[in-house]
Amino acid sequence: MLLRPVIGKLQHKRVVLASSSPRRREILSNAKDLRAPDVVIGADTIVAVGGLILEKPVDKQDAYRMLSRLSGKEHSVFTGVAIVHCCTRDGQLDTEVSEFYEETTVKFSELSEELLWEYIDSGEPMDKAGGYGIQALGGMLVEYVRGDFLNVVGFPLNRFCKELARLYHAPRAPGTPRPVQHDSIPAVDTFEDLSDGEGGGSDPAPASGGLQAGGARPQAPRTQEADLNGVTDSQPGLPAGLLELMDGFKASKVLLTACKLQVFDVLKDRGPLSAMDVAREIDASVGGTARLLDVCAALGLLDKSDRGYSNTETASLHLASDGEQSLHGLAAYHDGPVWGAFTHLGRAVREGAAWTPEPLLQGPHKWSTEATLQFMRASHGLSKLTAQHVATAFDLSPFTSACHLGGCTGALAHKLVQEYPRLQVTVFDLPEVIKLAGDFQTDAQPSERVHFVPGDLSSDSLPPADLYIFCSLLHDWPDDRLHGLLSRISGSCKPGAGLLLAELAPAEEEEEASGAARRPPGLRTRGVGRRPRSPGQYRRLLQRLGFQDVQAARAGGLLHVVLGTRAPP
Ligand SMILES: O=c1[nH]cc([C@@H]2O[C@H](COP(=O)(O)OP(=O)(O)OP(=O)(O)O)[C@@H](O)[C@H]2O)c(=O)[nH]1
Repeated sequence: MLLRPVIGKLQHKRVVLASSSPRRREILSNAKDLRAPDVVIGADTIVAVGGLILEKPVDKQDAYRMLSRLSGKEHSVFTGVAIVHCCTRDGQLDTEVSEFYEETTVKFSELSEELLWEYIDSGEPMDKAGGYGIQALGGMLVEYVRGDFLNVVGFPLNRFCKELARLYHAPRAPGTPRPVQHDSIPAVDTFEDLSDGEGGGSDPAPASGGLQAGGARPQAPRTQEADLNGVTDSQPGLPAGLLELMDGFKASKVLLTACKLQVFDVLKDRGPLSAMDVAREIDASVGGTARLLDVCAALGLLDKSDRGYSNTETASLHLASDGEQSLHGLAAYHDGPVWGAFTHLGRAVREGAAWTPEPLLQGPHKWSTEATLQFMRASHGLSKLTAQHVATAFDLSPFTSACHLGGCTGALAHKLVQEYPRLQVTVFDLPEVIKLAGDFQTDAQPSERVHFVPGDLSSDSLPPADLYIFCSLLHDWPDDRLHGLLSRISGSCKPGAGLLLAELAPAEEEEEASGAARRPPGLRTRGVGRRPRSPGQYRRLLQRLGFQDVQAARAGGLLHVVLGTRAPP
């Protein structure tokens, strides 16, 4: 009963026993049904006596030589086991290997020549390590056994189950030795969750996510855990979630650095390339490049094969610097000002300064042109990615004029006029932003219905419009500041005018939508500012400020959109 939860972890997996040993098949098939491979198990048994290693005898003379060496003495039997977890990522087979060995001591009686030859003539020694089978006639030669009997027979089942328990149950802390070693993959958590979704404990810490949503999932500390022998460990679980949070910046820095070095540009449309080719293109050392590429592959950003490295689809789409959906500008912004701000976070906390280096939070006129451009590139990439979702979350065709407050480069404004032929959109932003917005316009955009107006949201009067829009701006504003701004907007809205908020959805909403497991509260990795507000919170706020018919919709998984109509006073 106690074994079932552990061995049951293999139950729905295709397991290959990489061994011709009928004994191993028997030992394991008592525990599970072996079919074809999510997991490959290999084992090898040897006997060691007086510095000699004995494998299987090649003939009767060899068996005699072995058995006479063992006669009257103690020897060790070692079985080494490798558990190989296989998974397919982007069409490539990826493996993780866990290895261990078990030693058992066996003492033989003094064996007479006659007994020896009789035993050899039985034929039993020939396919057995050390020339004897302890589970059959060979058992008669043995005075005592110290350790696991099944280890001598060829498979240390007890230790194997403990290993499975460790792999599938124990919460693993990053930075501590991982139970599973990567085959030629650096020590970055990459493997997809091995959980089969059954109850019975958590699996090894999941991947830090590759690009697939989810990322590192901190786990709640467990308080009790029954081991294979039913012994309850009353020690508190390790704070794996905390340790993952401490470690998480390394993965971010790898992604940002690979972007900065244009790795994804080099590999776009040209992969697979060797590390040497990439190193030449980015003007970097071969060793350093190989290491970076390996970690990118481990993070799921690149694919690695015998022919070299190539971009995943996501990397080509979002991490190369060109392309409609590129987030290269956002990566550069995080690698530059945001990284810098967080490096000096302690000082910002002591001095009460803003954590994020956004122009609006810092106040106008404080940024250099290059810094403002860097911010705008980041905002532009994200806006282009979400614009279609935001523009179509609701039917906005009844409105004829809109004002995107903090509209930056006008990416959403252009999408809106493309979607709604009657709509005129004003982009309202700080003068230094508006001055540079022209750099982001392309000929392909129908810009005659998009107008740029400079101003400060917090002090200047707002351009007239029958729909006001905020997008990815307010989620980490403090309540008092948000209420102040929205009540000012409410005051300047005519009855029937709309207010549309497209803001970051709380992480758990996204998890619920994707069916992912819930994180313990207080350990959320999305955003480090204020926790994003739920649509319900925005709805109540808008209703309090005089908006009616408030509706909410999701936009592309990342944002939720709330639309309200100003009620008559
Ligand atoms: O008391 C016993 N000692 C050993 C055995 C059997 O001996 C062999 C050990 O050989 P090996 O580890 O090389 O395994 P193979 O049978 O060759 O299979 P592979 O395909 O894995 O190489 C093993 O079969 C033990 O079960 C025994 O039965 N009793």
